[in-house]
Amino acid sequence: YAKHRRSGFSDKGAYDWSSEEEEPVTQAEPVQVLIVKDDHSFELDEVALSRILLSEAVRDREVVAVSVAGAFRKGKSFLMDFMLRYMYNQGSEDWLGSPDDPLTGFSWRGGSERETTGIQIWSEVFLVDKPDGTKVAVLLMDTQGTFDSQSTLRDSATVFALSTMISSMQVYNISQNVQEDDLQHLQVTSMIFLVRDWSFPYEFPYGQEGGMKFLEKRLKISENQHEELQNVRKHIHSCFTNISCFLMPHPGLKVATNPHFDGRLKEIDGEFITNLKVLVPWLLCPQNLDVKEINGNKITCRGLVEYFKAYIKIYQGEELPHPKSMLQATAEANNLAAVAAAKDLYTKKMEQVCGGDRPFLAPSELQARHGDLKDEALRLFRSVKKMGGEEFSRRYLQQLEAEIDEVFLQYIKHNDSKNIFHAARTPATLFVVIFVMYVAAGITGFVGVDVIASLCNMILGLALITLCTWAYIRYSGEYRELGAVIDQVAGALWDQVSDFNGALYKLYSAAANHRHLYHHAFPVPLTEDEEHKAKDN
Ligand SMILES: Nc1nc2c(ncn2[C@@H]2O[C@H](COP(=O)(O)OP(=O)(O)OP(=O)(O)O)[C@@H](O)[C@H]2O)c(=O)[nH]1
Ligand SMILES: [Mg+2]
Repeated sequence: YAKHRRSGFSDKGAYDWSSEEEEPVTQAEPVQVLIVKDDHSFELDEVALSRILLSEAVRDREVVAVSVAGAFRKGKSFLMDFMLRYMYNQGSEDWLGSPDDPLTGFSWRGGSERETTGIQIWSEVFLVDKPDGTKVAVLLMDTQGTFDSQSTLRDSATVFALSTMISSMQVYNISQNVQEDDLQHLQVTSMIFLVRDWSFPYEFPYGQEGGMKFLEKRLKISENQHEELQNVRKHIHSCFTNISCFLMPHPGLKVATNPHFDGRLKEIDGEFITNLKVLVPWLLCPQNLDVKEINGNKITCRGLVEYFKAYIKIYQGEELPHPKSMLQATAEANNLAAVAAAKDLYTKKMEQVCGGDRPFLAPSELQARHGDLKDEALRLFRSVKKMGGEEFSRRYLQQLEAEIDEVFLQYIKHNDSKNIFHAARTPATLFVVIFVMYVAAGITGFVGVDVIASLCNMILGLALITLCTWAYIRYSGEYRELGAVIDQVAGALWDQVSDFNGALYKLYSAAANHRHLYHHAFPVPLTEDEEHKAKDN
């Protein structure tokens, strides 16, 4: 994957021309979504993020976001690639693959210089059936190592905090032991401490059970501990819904020191592979995949995009974020995600009513369906649990209404364009003009008022020429501005004639206005008022 085609296109279409003897190019690749720039500012690649998380197949699925974070150069990307292998071979006994396959996926390498920067996500989101029958989307995230020589402490903390908040499972990759600074670093989901190169299996055995016992000991609060150390421990317990620990053996000297090692299994210590076979399924097996929850709401891929955007915004400031702004960002993302979901519901259903090649719908019917669906969308928005309170979310409710109305205008135009009489309006008007002038010229000529008769004939001629010109423009597609002018004039003429319609409309708007005034004069409790407003629109 990544190794040989870092600069490749990700679109399949772009590859169609590639010659057949080339090995088939795997489409999936790591995608940089968070970029740490030289001036230590952060940038979110929203386009890339949206391309992955808003694709049709996954955007409405609840998301399990798995992230690996921790100090730099400690085999995070390496482990991630084994997780990829597991995801690609779901349910297979020998998901680890053959002993001679180089390890590919997220780019990893030996040496002392850092490799991964910012946050990268795997372009393929995996759909997994959980035992309870739900289908969830699994997103794998690789992150920049902390404490490398090129980034500031703030960079490291930001990447770590961001990935922790975005993920539903954070694998905290630590080397050899859990030290005090590992715990303090967490003052900022489920958290899994993954201890690499564990060298005391005689104290606590490799794996999850040993890890748990070890961690318990580490997180125990004892009387004679300094207050600060005690606080860190209390804080950790309150931050994460569940915490576990896994002790991983050293992968062997070839892995750690051979510059030509390319990740093939046969060069990795057996003990490491045995534990890998326990660790990866333990992390990723369907029953252990926990959907990302914020404020008790399960988050979909679409929601996750909003959280990404909201969280990154607060980290773009100079200071490290204050917990309050963190909360605010969560509330904002909460609301924005609800707006996006409600708007999507509306467009989807409207699409079925009058989108694409659906036949023309009577404007009044369209208006009625719009009203119903808008109500439904607003109801959905209200029903989603949101943080920030009623007042806060009213702003987003208004935004939703405005967005829906905007979409509705598009649908009206689209629907109108499907009315053949709409297209026939100009020629019909011109025909009527020609006919009326013809009759008028005949009558006035007969009576003997020649001046008027020739005037009528002249208008008739003009209308005829206009009609021919219009037909030519429509047929050839040239001189479209002139065509638009003709359409406008004919339309104005048509509107003059169809005064009946106009009178109806005036009556309707007067009634609507009256209702509006009525509600002003006799205010009803807020929620009902909102309902009415929605209906009025
Ligand atoms: N000692 C040790 N080395 C490992 C282990 N797993 C992988 N490595 C080696 O560690 C080196 C770094 O691997 P990467 O996966 O690129 O490390 P990383 O943590 O992603 O590094 P950055 O992206 O720079 O933060 C490689 O040479 C791996 O072969 C392990 O469990 N123990
Ligand atoms: Mg890496």
